[in-house]
Amino acid sequence: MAHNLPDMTSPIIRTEGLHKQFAGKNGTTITAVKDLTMDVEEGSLTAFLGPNGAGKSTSLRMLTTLLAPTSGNATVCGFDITRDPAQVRARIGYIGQKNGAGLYQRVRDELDIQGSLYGLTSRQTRERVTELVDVLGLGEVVDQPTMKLSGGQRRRVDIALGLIPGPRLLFLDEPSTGLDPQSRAHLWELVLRLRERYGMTLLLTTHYLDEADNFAERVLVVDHGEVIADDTATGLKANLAGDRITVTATGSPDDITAIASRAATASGAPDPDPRTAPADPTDPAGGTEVTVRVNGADRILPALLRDLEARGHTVLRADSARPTLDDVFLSLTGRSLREEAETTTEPALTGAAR
Ligand SMILES: Nc1ncnc2c1ncn2[C@@H]1O[C@H](COP(=O)(O)OP(=O)(O)OP(=O)(O)O)[C@@H](O)[C@H]1O
Repeated sequence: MAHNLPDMTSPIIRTEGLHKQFAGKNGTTITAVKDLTMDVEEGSLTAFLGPNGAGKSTSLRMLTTLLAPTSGNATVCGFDITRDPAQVRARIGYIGQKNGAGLYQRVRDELDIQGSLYGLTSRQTRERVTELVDVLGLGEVVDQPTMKLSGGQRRRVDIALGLIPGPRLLFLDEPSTGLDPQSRAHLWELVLRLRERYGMTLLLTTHYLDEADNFAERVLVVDHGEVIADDTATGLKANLAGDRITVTATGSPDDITAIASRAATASGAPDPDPRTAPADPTDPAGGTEVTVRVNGADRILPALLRDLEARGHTVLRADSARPTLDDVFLSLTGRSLREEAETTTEPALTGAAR
């Protein structure tokens, strides 16, 4: 069968209006991914960040040819995902959310089977398995059945399976979900080491804010099937959130809010969004707590305190914080990603990765 030639001029991933709908209950339609248009450059580490159900996995499943788009186009490694899925698959690795490894097989057998599935010779497979077992620290478990492994060890086997074909591009769907914090940290160390060693492009999904913040060079914030922001984590925080100042003072709550709001607006904050609440009712000092977003809290906070005192308010407490990606999500959607993640946390798997 004749294949189209790869488009060598396009970036490693290019999507144009990629769209996916599912049939929901009672004749409804679920739009899982809405008009995804993006380019991903070779060698980059990009994260889709969003709550459960935002459309992250569906995006990955379309790009890995596991799911056909309802409309739109995409090329991956220069090949069209709909016209040339086999060519795409030959060049990518995909590590899904569920363990790919069979429970009764020995780890080594799983890896060998993956090698033959991808058309590697037995010698190539042997060499690749030896290398990956070493890099991923699987030496102690390679001859054990997968069912005996801890959560962290299984995740490393999943990664080995994804890497057997030696992909240029690796897709990871929530690589660390369900792992304890120590295993997550180890897994990330490993992912970054693998990236350096094999020079891979990585596209991953996560709902962990710290992962996107610490490791991704580019963060696409996704909500309800749509990319609602696309920048570096630093850029997102600087442009969409701003620093946060919290001040508790006595006197008229309206007046305190107005003063804080004026200070924030004067600082050029994109969205001062003042929130006022009575201070802790058990605190005998009482007062009103107001939180605002500002540009440059170190400059604005002293001025704000002076303004409040000048208007007769006694400042009881004052605090400022640098923005987080949760602040970005909050300012984009009015919801906290951290709270959503906490209410939908999967049961933790036990066992630490090395
Ligand atoms: N096969 C399917 N049939 C019907 N609806 C689906 C199917 N797969 C996904 N969906 C729906 O599409 C939406 C997006 O789901 P998706 O799994 O892509 O989200 P996600 O951001 O990856 O979330 P999670 O972190 O939970 O995997 C959700 O509303 C989900 O219920």
